[in-house]
Amino acid sequence: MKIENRQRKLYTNSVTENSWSGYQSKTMWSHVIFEHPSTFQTLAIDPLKKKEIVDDLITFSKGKGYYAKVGKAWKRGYLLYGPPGTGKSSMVAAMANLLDYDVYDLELTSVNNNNELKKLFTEVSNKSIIVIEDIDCSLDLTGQRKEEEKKEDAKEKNPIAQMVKSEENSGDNSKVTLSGLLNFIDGLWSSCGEERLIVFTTNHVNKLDPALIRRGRMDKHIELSYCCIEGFKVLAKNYLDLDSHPLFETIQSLLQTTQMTPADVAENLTPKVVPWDVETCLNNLIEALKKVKEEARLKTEEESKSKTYGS
Ligand SMILES: Nc1ncnc2c1ncn2[C@@H]1O[C@H](COP(=O)(O)OP(=O)(O)OP(=O)(O)O)[C@@H](O)[C@H]1O
Repeated sequence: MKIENRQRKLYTNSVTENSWSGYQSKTMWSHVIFEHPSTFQTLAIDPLKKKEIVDDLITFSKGKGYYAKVGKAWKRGYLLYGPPGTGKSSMVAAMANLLDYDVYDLELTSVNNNNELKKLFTEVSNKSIIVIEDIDCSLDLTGQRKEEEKKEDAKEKNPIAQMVKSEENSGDNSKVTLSGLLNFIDGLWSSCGEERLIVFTTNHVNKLDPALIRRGRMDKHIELSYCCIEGFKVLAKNYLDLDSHPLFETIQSLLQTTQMTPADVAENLTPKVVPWDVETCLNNLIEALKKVKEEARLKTEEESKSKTYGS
């Protein structure tokens, strides 16, 4: 795919204080030049999954006519989930590099209320990716929904008391709410601008409110997981410029029985002394994998012991 050589930008939402005028003026987004080196080539994930994602992104970016024909806003939501260090942030950078889009890193905890969120969304340019990282930590989204459900229940049981309570709380518009976020994704965001991706990342997909990640909002759910042999081969090429080695077989059998993230595999492969040689780096990884495997075995043993004594 042809990429124009323009300078892309990484935007973050921050509040700047204009102390000169004595007033606080708020700049919604500030930016730096986006220069993350991650690409789909350097991403250590299953090659079939990689191809599927790249095809999906390219189809999206060429889909102007298609989206117009089916009457859908030209936008797409991605949910990236998996343990820390499996490449969620790296994948967002790879997406931006593939499509030549700007990145808007939306820090929800810095957004004071739904109005501010609305302004932020309307200031986003076309050909961009809005990212909300660690969405489960950004806001107590599920908690808010449960809270609302509890209120509904209470309202049914004691409508008068609840009316008084909601009057008391009516001035509280100081938070971004789940419904606020959903409204912007479905409503306002859809109706203005085009060619935009929204990406949520999370380490805890089960904690998310199903309403937030249903298809149509988050169209494509992508699980990033522990390092597989194919992922390891990508890292060996990136870090050691190595296509094959007799030690790959040992590493393959250890990876099949051990959970190690690509971040940890990469760290263990990284040369630690100069001059370095590939054997030492691969052996460092093998030792680390054996250690993790042994720790996991001991943990399982402990757990089964405590179950036996507990019962
Ligand atoms: N799948 C991967 N392919 C290539 N490198 C990876 C991969 N996963 C992790 N890494 C390496 O580990 C570092 C951390 O990865 P990254 O921040 O993308 O993980 P993450 O899943 O977003 O983690 P967190 O949930 O903690 O934010 C990256 O800078 C990269 O060097």
